[in-house]
Amino acid sequence: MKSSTPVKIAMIGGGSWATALIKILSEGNNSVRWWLRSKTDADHIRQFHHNRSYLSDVQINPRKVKVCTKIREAIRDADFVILAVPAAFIAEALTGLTPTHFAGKHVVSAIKGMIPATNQLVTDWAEETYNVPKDHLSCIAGPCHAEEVALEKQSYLTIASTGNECAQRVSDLLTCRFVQASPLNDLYGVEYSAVMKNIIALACGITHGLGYGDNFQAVLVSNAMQEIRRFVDAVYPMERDLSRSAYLGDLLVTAYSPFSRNRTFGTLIGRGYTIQSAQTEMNMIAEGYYAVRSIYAINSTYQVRMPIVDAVYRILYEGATPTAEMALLKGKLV
Ligand SMILES: NC(=O)c1ccc[n+]([C@@H]2O[C@H](COP(=O)([O-])OP(=O)(O)OC[C@H]3O[C@@H](n4cnc5c(N)ncnc54)[C@H](O)[C@@H]3O)[C@@H](O)[C@H]2O)c1
Ligand SMILES: O=P(O)(O)OC[C@H](O)CO
Repeated sequence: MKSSTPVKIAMIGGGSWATALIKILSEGNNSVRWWLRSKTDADHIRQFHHNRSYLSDVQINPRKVKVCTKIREAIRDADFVILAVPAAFIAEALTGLTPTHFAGKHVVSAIKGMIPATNQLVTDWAEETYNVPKDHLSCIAGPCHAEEVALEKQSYLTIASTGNECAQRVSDLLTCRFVQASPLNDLYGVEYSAVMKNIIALACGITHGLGYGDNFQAVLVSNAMQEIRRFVDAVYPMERDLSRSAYLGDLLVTAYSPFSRNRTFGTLIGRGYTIQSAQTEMNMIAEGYYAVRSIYAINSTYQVRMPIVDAVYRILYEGATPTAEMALLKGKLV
């Protein structure tokens, strides 16, 4: 029998994914404290019950969701703290918090990126920085764009943790009329795969921007899956089925969807935008831009063959031209 006491949740982040997760959580018996960095956005939500900056059509239920801009207040009573700020900014968002503030809480990463300063997965960073025990850590994965959640289109999530209990509890929180969430016991494989797919989406966008067609992209995505397999198996070996939606499904949605932030960013780069102008053009963050540097650095230890990641890295960080890099990559795909 389900408890009638609402589950207390803190949502950290004011972007598209945080807004979509708020919508999902509002379907259930949950009481959410929603932390946003922007005071103006927070005030607007209090007054008008929608986020003016992201997914503005989503109605926010004030009986279930209380908005705040003080991080301690947001997490104080929460049993579950959901992190939904791009990885590059999460440390700044949690400034002032210590392990004591996280004692006894579950930390759920909704982030598909790496901590740039340390090249860590977000859950590794949360464990090290805030002493969150492994059995209280999980991540939200799967092919799921915030924009489709806003439209209540049927979606699937995978909740990964190192054991089953934690993932099952978070899956229960996120399953609703239009979302089916399922647990999986491959926290690190799922997290790395989610990070990698963003880099691949950048490559898809770059080639699209350069005028390559669907035939090429299908080969790029197939090769990318092999690249992800080689990397994830090297960094965190365990038996896993990469055809599951948490891995392959997420790669496909990000590689092909017009909603994809990473693909859009890549397309702009392929069309000749500078990095800065591409970032300015989008009001959203492409995690793959930051992540490729971390994955490239981690791979200096593992030396896995990753021609697509290498090409994206050289374009974004070494000044290689998209045309020349993709011409070289062409010869490395099968
Ligand atoms: N959008 C999706 O469909 C989706 C789905 C699954 C996972 N995710 C993941 O969710 C995380 C959040 O992404 P999103 O899509 O909500 O972001 P977004 O691109 O919609 O919004 C950008 C977010 O970054 C914040 N931000 C921008 N510049 C900042 C700065 N200088 N300092 C602090 N914060 C800053 C903004 O406040 C906003 O919250 C990412 O890791 C992303 O990979 C997104
Ligand atoms: O496709 P992107 O680049 O917007 O990333 C969003 C999510 O990771 C999709 O599951």
